[in-house]
Amino acid sequence: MRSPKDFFAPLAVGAPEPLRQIPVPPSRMIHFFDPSNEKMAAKVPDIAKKVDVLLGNLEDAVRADRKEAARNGLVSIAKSTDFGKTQLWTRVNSLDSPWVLDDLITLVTEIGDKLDVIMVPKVEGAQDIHYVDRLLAQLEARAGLTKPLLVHAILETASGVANVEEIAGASPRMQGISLGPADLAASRRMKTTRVGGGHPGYLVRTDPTGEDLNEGRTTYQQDLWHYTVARMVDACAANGILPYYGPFGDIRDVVACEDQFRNAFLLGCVGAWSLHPVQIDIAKKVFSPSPEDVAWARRVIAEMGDGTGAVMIDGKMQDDASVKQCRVVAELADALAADDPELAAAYDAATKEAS
Ligand SMILES: CC(=O)SCCNC(=O)CCNC(=O)[C@H](O)C(C)(C)COP(=O)(O)OP(=O)(O)OC[C@H]1O[C@@H](n2cnc3c(N)ncnc32)[C@H](O)[C@@H]1OP(=O)(O)O
Ligand SMILES: O=CC(=O)O
Ligand SMILES: [Mg+2]
Repeated sequence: MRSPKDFFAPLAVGAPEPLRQIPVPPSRMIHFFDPSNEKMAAKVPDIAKKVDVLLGNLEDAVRADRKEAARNGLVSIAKSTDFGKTQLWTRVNSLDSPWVLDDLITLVTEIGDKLDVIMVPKVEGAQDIHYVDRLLAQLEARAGLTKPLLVHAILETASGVANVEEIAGASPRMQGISLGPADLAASRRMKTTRVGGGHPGYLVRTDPTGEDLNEGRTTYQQDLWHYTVARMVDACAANGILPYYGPFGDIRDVVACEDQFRNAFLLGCVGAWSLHPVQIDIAKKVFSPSPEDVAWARRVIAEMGDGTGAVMIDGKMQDDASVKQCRVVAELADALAADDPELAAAYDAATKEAS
């Protein structure tokens, strides 16, 4: 753990100054693609126009014999594509793998000026972030970068969850954390065989109504990820960084995907991963506040004046705590609407109708 006095000092001579505030451009969907897959790579320039974050994935889902092709493919895509306002991220291989050192050296040296965030998988504790932090500083200094690369950790090991607060605060580079439900399930020895989402066997049942224990007892499926998402959100909020839901592997089940994303949104996450083009619009819809919620939030803010005291609106009491929640929604809406005229019009129309 660095002393508080040294926390914002560069970790290598010539490395850029760490940021004091994490930038928060929209990141409703982190769209994964495999840079070694020619079909996917060909779609990147078009997809870049539709997503907030494009992520060149080098880790799981890329075959071992395609790791170098994926790394080189990402370098060439980054050099030849104008991403506009879309952020470019990468997910490097895990820190114990034979590929990660070359991933970091190659990417920072070749395209460090194009990359915004490096996602680090299977983070176990602050020590993993400290290792990446120093190495990035050395590579940034050597490459002459002027903007520091940010780091995003995947929460997908039991140790990672146990240490999530120290991970979130391990470095000024920490941009955010994503839940990785697939590896986390394996690490915890959970008995699921899926990539995220619920499980029909994880449920509660109402009490028996008579002698027959099977008669008239409704069951409710429970959320396997509630505890971890909530811990992650608290760790991120307490450290000024951003929480995300990760992958939803049942690509066909767009309905449950939307539910899972919305649970995360309501609990405080700012985005989720899209693994397939069909998940991009789901994330965009879910992680943009609804026009009705924005209209309500704006109304509460307007009626609360200086924000003190209490007022009744439509039979509901509002005070400092509810106006603060409304500001979260309204500020997010304004930030998203600034770059999206369609969303801006929908928010303004709903606001007009509600007032
Ligand atoms: C647990 C974890 O670590 S999750 C993160 C790691 N996993 C990933 O990154 C997975 C990324 N996604 C994928 O690999 C693919 O979407 C798969 C394997 C899930 C499905 O791929 P396909 O079977 O090809 O899906 P499908 O046939 O519906 O694809 C339709 C088109 O979209 C393209 N496509 C699919 N996924 C993507 C993507 N993520 N980005 C861009 N294009 C894509 C396909 O290449 C295909 O192109 P074509 O019409 O020119 O043939
Ligand atoms: O990497 C993601 C996961 O769920 O595992
Ligand atoms: Mg994983």
